[in-house]
Amino acid sequence: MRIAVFGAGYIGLVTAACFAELGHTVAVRDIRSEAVTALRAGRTPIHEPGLDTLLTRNADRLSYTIDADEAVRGAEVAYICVDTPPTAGGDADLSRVFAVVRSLRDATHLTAVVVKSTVPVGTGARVRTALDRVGLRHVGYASNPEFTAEGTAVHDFLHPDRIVIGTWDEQTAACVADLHKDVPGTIVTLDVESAEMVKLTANAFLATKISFANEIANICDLVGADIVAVTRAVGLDQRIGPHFLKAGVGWGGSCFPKDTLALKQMARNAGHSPQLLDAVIEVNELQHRRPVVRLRAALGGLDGARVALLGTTFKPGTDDMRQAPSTVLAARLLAEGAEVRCWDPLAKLPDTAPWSHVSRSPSPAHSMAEADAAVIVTEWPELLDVDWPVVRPTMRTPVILDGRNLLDPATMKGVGYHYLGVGRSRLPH
Ligand SMILES: NC(=O)C1=CN([C@@H]2O[C@H](COP(=O)(O)OP(=O)(O)OC[C@H]3O[C@@H](n4cnc5c(N)ncnc54)[C@H](O)[C@@H]3O)[C@@H](O)[C@H]2O)C=CC1
Ligand SMILES: O=C(O)[C@H]1O[C@H](OP(=O)(O)OP(=O)(O)OC[C@H]2O[C@@H](n3ccc(=O)[nH]c3=O)[C@H](O)[C@@H]2O)[C@H](O)[C@@H](O)[C@@H]1O
Repeated sequence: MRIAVFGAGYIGLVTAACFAELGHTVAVRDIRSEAVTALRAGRTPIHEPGLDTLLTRNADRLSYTIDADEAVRGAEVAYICVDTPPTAGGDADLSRVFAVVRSLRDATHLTAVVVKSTVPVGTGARVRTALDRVGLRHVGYASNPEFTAEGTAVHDFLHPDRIVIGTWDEQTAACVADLHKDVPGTIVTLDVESAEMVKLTANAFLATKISFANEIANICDLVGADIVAVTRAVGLDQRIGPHFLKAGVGWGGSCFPKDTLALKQMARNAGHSPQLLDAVIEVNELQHRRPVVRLRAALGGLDGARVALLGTTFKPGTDDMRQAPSTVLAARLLAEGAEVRCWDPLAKLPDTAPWSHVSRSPSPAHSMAEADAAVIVTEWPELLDVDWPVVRPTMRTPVILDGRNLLDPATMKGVGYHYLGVGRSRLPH
């Protein structure tokens, strides 16, 4: 099939590359000419494992343009993969989605328009009206939300747990299902509104699991239990499962913060106060700040202290800094008068505050030299290879706050560190 993908970001590019891998012909449209130029020159503007390989292998089935008409020429399906960031009020900003719909007005040959961007319930109905208004009444509409995670997005797309297709007519459902016919995973067809709700619910539930684990970790610290042992045992209950129970410095990224907020505001706009969701968000915001409180106590104050942040991206395996907990940490440490350095193997660090006041080191060891404390913010595997006994004497004070419970506490203590984990007060520190 011929597909036009709108948006060459993390989701648009993965969608385009994977559909091309499945044998479809894909034209990608973005409004950022630098992204289109890079892609045409064979450069991938984002880091996503496996994406380069797919884009290169299927280059003859992929094209890139800034021209919407060119993208939809001959296409049967248009996929909308543009960003939906929060507005000033915290609702999802749908202006880019509707800009794409308006740009389709001459694409009368389309069979279906599919929204993959994460949107509030009711968006499909509004897009339907907008399509009717621009003369595309005969074109089908589907919601096909995406569940891939950054760092594993290519694998997740090609091996999904489920493919959710929300439509109001069987023909469009069959068309979207056909695009995925070589992808394993259960196809779930349902109404558009429910499909939109599935996406928001899945992200909110995953965020809830993490906030719950973080709340229990904070209690573990107070009463003398070890969260790693606790969640390992609790997660063996098949009704609970082991996933998304890792305590740490809280969740970040381009989606959980934005989508939990969008769900919260959507509920409020409908007159409901989502108390559990409010608590999930609140626990997370506090979790970003807790390391600073603990470092202040460990060092007897932060004014003039040198702190190294090890890892800055919101998770390993990505260059993405959107809503990374490290940004809150850096800002808070600077506000307390600390000097902040950081190390990260891939991060695209913004050139704005707080990062404009943080120096970047070429290696973890370099960032820890003469430091008073180091915080493991992102569990990059490279941190397991650090020669910790060699680093210790280079630090002014050997305090390690392991914000991801990555290292073995007993080993770290054994080589002379003042080691602080998250929810591991039972262990020596
Ligand atoms: N990043 C992720 O892992 C996931 C993202 N999503 C959802 O997918 C959507 C996109 O997310 P990302 O790819 O991360 O965003 P992104 O910001 O990386 O990419 C969006 C792209 O759309 C482009 N764009 C904006 N207006 C456009 C227009 N009128 N025509 C064509 N292109 C246009 C932007 O220039 C940008 O390159 C969001 O709604 C997000 O919630 C869903 C699941 C996973
Ligand atoms: O809607 C989206 O964009 C995507 O959001 C998340 O994917 P992503 O944000 O890429 O990354 P995750 O692996 O879910 O991690 C999110 C955050 O939670 C944190 N996390 C994750 C798991 C855990 O046990 N503990 C924990 O603190 C991570 O460090 C990270 O900051 C979801 O996992 C995807 O299913 C979804 O498609």
